[in-house]
Parts: sequence; C-alpha cells; structure tokens
Amino acid sequence: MLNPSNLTGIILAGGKSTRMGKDKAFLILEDKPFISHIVETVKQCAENVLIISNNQKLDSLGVTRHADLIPNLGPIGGIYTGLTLSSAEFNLVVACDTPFLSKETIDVLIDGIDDGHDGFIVQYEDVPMPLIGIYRKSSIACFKEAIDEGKLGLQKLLATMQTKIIVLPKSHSKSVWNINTLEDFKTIKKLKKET
Ligand SMILES: Nc1nc2c(ncn2[C@@H]2O[C@H](COP(=O)(O)OP(=O)(O)OP(=O)(O)O)[C@@H](O)[C@H]2O)c(=O)[nH]1
Repeated sequence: MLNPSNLTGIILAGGKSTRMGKDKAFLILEDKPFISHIVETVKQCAENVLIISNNQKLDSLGVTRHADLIPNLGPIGGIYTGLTLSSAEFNLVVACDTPFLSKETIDVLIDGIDDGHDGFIVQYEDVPMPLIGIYRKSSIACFKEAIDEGKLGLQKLLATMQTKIIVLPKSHSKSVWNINTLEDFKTIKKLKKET
C-alpha cells in the first residue's frame, strides 16, 4: 500500500456550478460543507493536500489553495494545475461534489497502482470516473498537450494515456455519488438520513 507521504491529494473546487445554481463546495450536508467532508477523507490518505480553485473563501479551511494556472478550462485545468504544483509521483484527484467519497474507495484505487500505467481511475456500473483517480506526475505532459490542442474532455484524454480502470463493487455506490443538481442534493440528504 502506498505511503500517504508519497501521495498528494488534489481537490478540484473551481468551476461554475451552473446546474446547481450555487457553489457546490459550500452545500451543507450533516452540518458541514461538502468541501470539509472531502478534505477530511483525503487527509486520511494523503499527507499533502491541495485545493484547486479561484475562490478565496476556501482559505478558511486551512488547506493550501491554488487558483487555476489557466482559468476556465474545466476539470482538466484543475488537474493540470494540481499536477504542476505537486512534487509527489502519485496524485489523488477528487472533486468537491462527491461528499460521501470514502477512504475505502480511495484504498481500492491505491491498491490498483502498478508500474504499467500513468493514470488509475475508478469505474462504477459502466461509468468511468476520471475525478476519482490517481495520476502520475509525469502524466502532466498529456494534460498539457490536450490543453494546447483545445481538447478539454477528460475521457478522450484518458484514452490517449496508459489508463487503468478499476471497477468498484456495488457497495461503493454512495461513495462515488456525484452531486450536480438541486434534485441530486435533495436525494443525497434523504439517503443519508435513511441509512
Ligand atoms: N479548479 C477547477 N475545478 C473545476 C473547474 N471546473 C470544474 N471544476 C471542479 O470539477 C468538479 C466537476 O465539475 P463539473 O460538475 O464538471 O463542473 P461544475 O463547473 O462544477 O458544474 P456545472 O457548471 O454544473 O457543469 C467539481 O469539483 C468542480 O468544482 C475548473 O475550471 N477549475
């Protein structure tokens, strides 16, 4: 198992939250904002944690924050920024809108690391999830090339890299739940109460 000191956590918290209509990072679930849930989980797995966002309000969390080096590119720009700033070989990339992400899911991902790949991402029910992934620092070259060519889609970029897909069992369904709309948010709040 990878030592936490060899892993940097990169939490993406920028973007426009268009579908939600308000900043997803600050939605409150169980008395704390999404971003705090995710910071707590990532800190259990990685010694160094970076938040990538232009939002200065996030500085109250006491975690190093950095603005996107190239703004308005979407998640690919956040990952590129995180990989540029990180000095670790392995980088755990997660989004602030998966508040139930568990250490168990991250451990499955870490267990999947091998020598033959540049990126490792989870897949749940046929859906590959690049924002629950681990990327080698060296993969930054692929990110830069895609950005330079204006190809900002992550799935297509991952197809050009040596990417390992790690299929999660059904027990991880809540952990990978990505909240984008008010409807999603209402559902996840109910779910937590009931389970
Ligand atoms: N640093 C950074 N993070 C981003 C950027 N765009 C999206 N993200 C983050 O990436 C994750 C997935 O974002 P999306 O849901 O695809 O985009 P979004 O802008 O948050 O929301 P929509 O506007 O509804 O698509 C979230 O954690 C966002 O905070 C960006 O340009 N920079």
